[in-house]
Amino acid sequence: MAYDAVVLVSFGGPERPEDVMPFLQNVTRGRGVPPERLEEVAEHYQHFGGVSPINQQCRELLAAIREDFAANGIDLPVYWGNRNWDPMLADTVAQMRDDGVQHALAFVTSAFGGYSSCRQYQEDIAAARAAVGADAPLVDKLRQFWDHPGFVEPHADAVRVALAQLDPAKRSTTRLVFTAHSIPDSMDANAGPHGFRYTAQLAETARLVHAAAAPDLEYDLVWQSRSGPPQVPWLEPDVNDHLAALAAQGVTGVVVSPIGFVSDHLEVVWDLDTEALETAKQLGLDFVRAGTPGTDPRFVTMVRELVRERTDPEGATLRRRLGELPLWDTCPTVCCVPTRRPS
Ligand SMILES: CC1=C(CCC(=O)O)c2cc3nc(cc4[nH]c(cc5[nH]c(cc1n2)c(C)c5CCC(=O)O)c(CCC(=O)O)c4C)C(CCC(=O)O)=C3C
Ligand SMILES: [Fe+2]
Repeated sequence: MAYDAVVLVSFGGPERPEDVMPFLQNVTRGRGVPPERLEEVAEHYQHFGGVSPINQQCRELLAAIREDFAANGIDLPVYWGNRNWDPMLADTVAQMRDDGVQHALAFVTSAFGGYSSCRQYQEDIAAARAAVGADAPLVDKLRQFWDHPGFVEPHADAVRVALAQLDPAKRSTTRLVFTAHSIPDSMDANAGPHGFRYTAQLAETARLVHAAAAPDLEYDLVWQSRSGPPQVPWLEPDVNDHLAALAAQGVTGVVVSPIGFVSDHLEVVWDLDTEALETAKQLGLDFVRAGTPGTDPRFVTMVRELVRERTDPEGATLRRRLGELPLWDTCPTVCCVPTRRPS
């Protein structure tokens, strides 16, 4: 198949105080998130002057991908569009149409399967194409990359760097704590063709990062940034509750590694660097948060490799990966279909 463009697709975030509420309304429309929760999250954004770091991180990734493509003979224009805030994906797809793009590949800034991380982005692409009309380019999403070395190795290095900041004399009571965005239990139950793919993939990423970074330490996978109505069950334990449990067991320090994410966006700098850090302080735990891939050259190379998997005649044999879970290029239609949402 001949592709003539690549598009970076991300979550989006506000960059001015007055955009925070409209952004949050875009995120939560029809999702049954209580107004109190929205007010609370709005404050997290206002704490940073109404500016989410995520758009700037996307600009930097976009620039790095363009540079990498140019240096490696990939002659494809690279666009960028978001699910929830400017540049909105529908505007980007309209621009692509105006530029004569016919068939693009989409790199989505989430490594995992599941509704929020995978299927919803495919729905966003379909909605953007529908808004543009019959002459909209085709857009195929690149595969999930939870076990690609270009994702795992930057996380593992970041864990090593973080560990080096803790007291080596206390290493035997130091714990690795991997985190990812909590989702409703029901969303995990229908993640992937056979269900539970979100938690299974995260467990695999955690295992791979642990093995590469600090196999002598114990580790856990826990959840952060829970949303939704309180009566709906979401993945647990929450990272803050887990830190309390670890302190009670005699753990003296933690490295918290947000393997669920590709950059230090607001859910990292608020929910971990602000809230979880405060929890750790109150518990007397040493706390270092490990970094995310961001624009690590290995992560940028991964984007190029994922594109080559789809554009080279031998592409299917190029797939670099460290894990063993099933992997596919095109999601089956039965994947990650949302159940009726609580309102
Ligand atoms: C799995 C997952 C990822 C990882 C995959 C991916 O990266 O896509 C992710 C990423 C992100 N989530 C983000 C922000 C928000 N997520 C919310 C709400 C929700 N997230 C959910 C899941 C996920 N979210 C879910 C099930 C909800 C409930 C509403 C619904 O069913 O959709 C809300 C509403 C307020 C609240 O938190 O209640 C906000 C503001 C930002 C941007 C941060 C920034 O601005 O820098 C990013 C990268
Ligand atoms: Fe979220």
